[in-house]
Amino acid sequence: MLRLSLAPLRVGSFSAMPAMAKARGFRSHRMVKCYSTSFGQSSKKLLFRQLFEQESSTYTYLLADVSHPDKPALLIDPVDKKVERDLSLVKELGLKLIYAMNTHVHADHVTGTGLIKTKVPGVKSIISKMSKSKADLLVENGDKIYFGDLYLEVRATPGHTIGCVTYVTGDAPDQPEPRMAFTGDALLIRGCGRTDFQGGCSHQLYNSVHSQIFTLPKDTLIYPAHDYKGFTVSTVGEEMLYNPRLTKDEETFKDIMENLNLSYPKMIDLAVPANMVCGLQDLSAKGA
Ligand SMILES: N[C@@H](CCC(=O)N[C@@H](CSS)C(=O)NCC(=O)O)C(=O)O
Ligand SMILES: [Fe+2]
Repeated sequence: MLRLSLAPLRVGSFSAMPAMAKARGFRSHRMVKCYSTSFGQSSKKLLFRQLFEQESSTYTYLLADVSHPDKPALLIDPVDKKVERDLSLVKELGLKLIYAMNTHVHADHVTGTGLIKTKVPGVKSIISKMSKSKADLLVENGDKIYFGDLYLEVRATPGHTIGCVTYVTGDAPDQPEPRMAFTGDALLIRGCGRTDFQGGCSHQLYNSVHSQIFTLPKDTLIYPAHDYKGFTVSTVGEEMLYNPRLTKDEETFKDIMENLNLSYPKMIDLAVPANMVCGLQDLSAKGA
């Protein structure tokens, strides 16, 4: 991996894989911007919090590089109703929030990313390019999102929606171990996201999970966007053994997904259009 420090002392930077490398299917990256500093004990660097929103059973994750003087932080899948809680925590912990990001266009709640941007100047919103929704940074498979010396790798995991991504902590020697995968609704603990709306496809989801998540080290921690049964965390190894849907062959999986008989999320008609614009639709209606 080649890192070029063209922009010194940048706390957050986003690196896209060069087109040539992408075309050749390489997974290495050339950093066009990065923060240059010394690397310390990785396990001491990452601050991690799992937060919960009860109405939609959504997990929001706070990650920060606390070894860095600025303590740069990011929020994954914030919910609009819990923005005050999340930002109070960020403040109490002395963190500098730089990114508010989504794993996909949620159908069951309104994202907090747009609201966060109005409250914390400088925060950039992130979502996948494939989602075709609005955000400051549109990421693709293989991109790296730096916060201080730590980073998240973007893995495209479509199937629940066309634009679903999984964010995985880095695999370099200076990055935290075990790895952590923020799977959104692609992989839930002992379950997975439904595939009956938003361009969902069970064939695609099956392949996404098997090729992009089950290929991670078995001790990789799985942190989903939702849990409806009281679980908080799993591992790749555990889901490969016990997931009642994804341990099956693809035909059985398709059959399971076609017969879930779930009612549509209560907020789908409000949430999807709002989330296509970072959750800001409601705010613009109120003149914000
Ligand atoms: N009852 C909830 C919606 C529940 C639901 O559909 N959850 C989604 C993830 S949010 S898009 C899902 O994929 N569930 C899979 C499953 O097996 O439960 C509401 O009304 O909001
Ligand atoms: Fe979803």
